[in-house]
Amino acid sequence: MSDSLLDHVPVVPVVVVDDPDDAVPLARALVEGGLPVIELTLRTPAALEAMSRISASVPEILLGAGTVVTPHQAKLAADAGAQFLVSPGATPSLLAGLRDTGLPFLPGAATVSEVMALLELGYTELKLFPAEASGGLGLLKSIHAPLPGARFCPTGGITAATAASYLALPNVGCVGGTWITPSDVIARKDWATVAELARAASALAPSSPKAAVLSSTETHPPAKRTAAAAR
Ligand SMILES: O=C(O)C(=O)C[C@H](O)[C@H](O)COP(=O)(O)O
Repeated sequence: MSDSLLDHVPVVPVVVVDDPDDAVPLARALVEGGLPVIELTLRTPAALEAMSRISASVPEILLGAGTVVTPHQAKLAADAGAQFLVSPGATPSLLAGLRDTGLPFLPGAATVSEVMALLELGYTELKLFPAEASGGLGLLKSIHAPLPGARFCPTGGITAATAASYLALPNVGCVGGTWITPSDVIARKDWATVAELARAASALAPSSPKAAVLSSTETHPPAKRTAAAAR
């Protein structure tokens, strides 16, 4: 398994769970569909319980927590079994809280200056959020020339129809999105459809080999552990 959070799967399913009972069958459906990674958002009261259940029952999935916006949430997610953390943005105190967990994480950025600030701190693998709203493909193409050391998981507004265009960019490792686990599909507990959507997403081409070269030359911040090592 790759040591980069961006290189496990082409599409990271971003999941909102309202009922903790849905967590395990949903995670199993993603694994069955060939996407053994989940970014479970901390947007619902059920999220931490869902995370604990997945951690206990679906060890074959790489379990991430999304929407981590406070240091306290970072700790709660780590305690619930998260193996990586994702934040929509990055503040100094949040970055400290993320680092304190010892887990790998993707800090969010949406502008050139935000990306530069994170690069200065040694973070080279970032979430671009909100991807479509902040400039999407055009922004990523423009950023690549001046900031070739930054690699992204663009998330926010990406669909099954647009994911491949993102994945073709040299500074994109994977994309994130909710389209693999639509709320209506979860509500009717239609795990076969989740597996089918995951299968289609897992078949998307990974990012170009050039991206792997970029990542091999990046500087790793001391606290940045690999996803593989965290398992
Ligand atoms: O809050 C966060 O930390 C997030 O992760 C936000 C999600 O990335 C987007 O909400 C993705 O949602 P879609 O645009 O439906 O794919």
